[in-house]
Amino acid sequence: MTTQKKRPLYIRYAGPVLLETPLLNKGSAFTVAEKQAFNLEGLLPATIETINEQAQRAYQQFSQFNNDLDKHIYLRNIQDTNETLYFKLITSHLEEMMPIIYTPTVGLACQKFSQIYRRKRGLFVSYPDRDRIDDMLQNATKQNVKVIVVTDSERILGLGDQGIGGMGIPIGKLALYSACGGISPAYTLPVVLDVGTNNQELLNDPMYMGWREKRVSGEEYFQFVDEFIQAVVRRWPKALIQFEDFAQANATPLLKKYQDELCCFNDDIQGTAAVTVGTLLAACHAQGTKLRDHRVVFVGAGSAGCGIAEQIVAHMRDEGLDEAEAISQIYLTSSKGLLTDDMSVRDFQQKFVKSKAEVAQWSSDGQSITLLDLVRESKPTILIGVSGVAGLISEEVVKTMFASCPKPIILPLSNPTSKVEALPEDVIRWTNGQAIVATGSPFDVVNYEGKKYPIAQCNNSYIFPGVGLGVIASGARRVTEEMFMTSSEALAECSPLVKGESQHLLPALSDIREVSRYIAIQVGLKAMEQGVATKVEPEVLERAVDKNFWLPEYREYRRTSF
Ligand SMILES: O=C([O-])CC(=O)C(=O)O
Ligand SMILES: [Mg+2]
Repeated sequence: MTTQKKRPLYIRYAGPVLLETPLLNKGSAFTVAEKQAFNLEGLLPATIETINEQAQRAYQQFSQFNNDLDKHIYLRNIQDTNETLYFKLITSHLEEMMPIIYTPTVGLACQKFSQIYRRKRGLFVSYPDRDRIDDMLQNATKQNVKVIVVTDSERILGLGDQGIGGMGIPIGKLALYSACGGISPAYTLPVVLDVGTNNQELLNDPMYMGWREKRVSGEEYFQFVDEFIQAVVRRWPKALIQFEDFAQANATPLLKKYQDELCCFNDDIQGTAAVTVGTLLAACHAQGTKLRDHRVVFVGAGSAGCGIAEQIVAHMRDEGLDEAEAISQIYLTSSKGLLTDDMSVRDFQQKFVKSKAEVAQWSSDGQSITLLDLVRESKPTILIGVSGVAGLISEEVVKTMFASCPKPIILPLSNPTSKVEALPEDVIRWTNGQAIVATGSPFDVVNYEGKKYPIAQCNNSYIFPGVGLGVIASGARRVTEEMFMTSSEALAECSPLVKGESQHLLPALSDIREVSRYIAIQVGLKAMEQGVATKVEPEVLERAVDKNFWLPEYREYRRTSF
């Protein structure tokens, strides 16, 4: 990423208020002239430091903590005091710090949110205050919000209902927007919709800081979400809204309701689908196969699983299959086994249901068709875990799959680490090192019989920062399914394995900014092609992407009194 020459910023804050404003604070990096101009003399030690020197001290302090939650709290504190330094630090140590600020540690931070709470960040929009949402958005202090990540916290990773603790997720996601996708933190806003919680432990916890009631549901819930959305549209009509970690029953209806009306997407449905398909495309390329050659079994049939299944169908169709053929190669299982037409299923599952009459003989107990029955009979080549249940992809399931598929692709995607359907080292061992494995949470390289197997992190963090940057740079008014399909293909093109550079299925985190930039350009071009962004020459779009790409460097400040 090239550094751009930045104009000075005109600042009206001074003295302690300036030091208390995280977006503007430079701490010990204020120059002599700035200290004089902004009434900072005497408020800081004499030595004037560079951002690199500050980051070095912060890294030393970070390294002294010996558990991940304390490291998380420490980094969040830097974020809340000096955002430029925070992003300098995490972008310099992304491999080490991403699991601390994001999955998996962020899951624990959500669970303990009220215990570890320090300072305000983002907006808490509570149900009892629903007649004052416009006022709340005015209080957000940011004038020009371009990306909002909003959750109602009902399904935080695989950890369930976390009440307002879910705020950790929008904060973490938006940190990646800035660190990986170059969206300035001045333009991002994390939001939690506090509609109560059904988590009894939180309701009983005297420390819990949210609205202490059971969740609002049904018509009142949808009405409340709509009041929030309409207030956002009034305040920032062009903002991109990312829905995050809503429960299955609400995620799809909300997406369907708003996706053609607003610039929005659901990360768990569309972002997860895009990164999974991108990973599968890279794996297919490495095997010399096409997606259409595969049979896919899903462990978990929720909105994430169905979102991935839809995207796989779309790609298989692109590769020449018709819709019915593509669907016939995809099998969804829930806790009740294979979804068949004698079961009552949700709308979004309907098209993947199999005829019970045709598969009845697959059942070993004459009743349901278990995952093991299904794997034995349908002989999948791809197995995807999106169940939120640890251990569901058992040794027997993997060995049965391996018996008829010499090069299985196995993706246990549930987050955080504690919810993974199978441990990568087990999958590698059960398949004698033949499986291609990728997980949603980060895992170390597996050593098996003297060989190293890097485990790709198939996480939507490879997708949403680039998609967001592409939307902002192109001025897209909608986020279409085709833009997500493009992001998958762009990600697969960046695979070091596809490029013949290494055995890594997905790019290294150290390259993620370049990857996001590439995805942003492709997504922006697609938006123009689809008529949801104003057409410009590709070079103009590329320049817009680079111009929008914020880098954590201090800018020169000049004083203004208004
Ligand atoms: O946050 C993550 O790591 C991925 C994700 O969206 C989820 O699991 O809900
Ligand atoms: Mg999520």
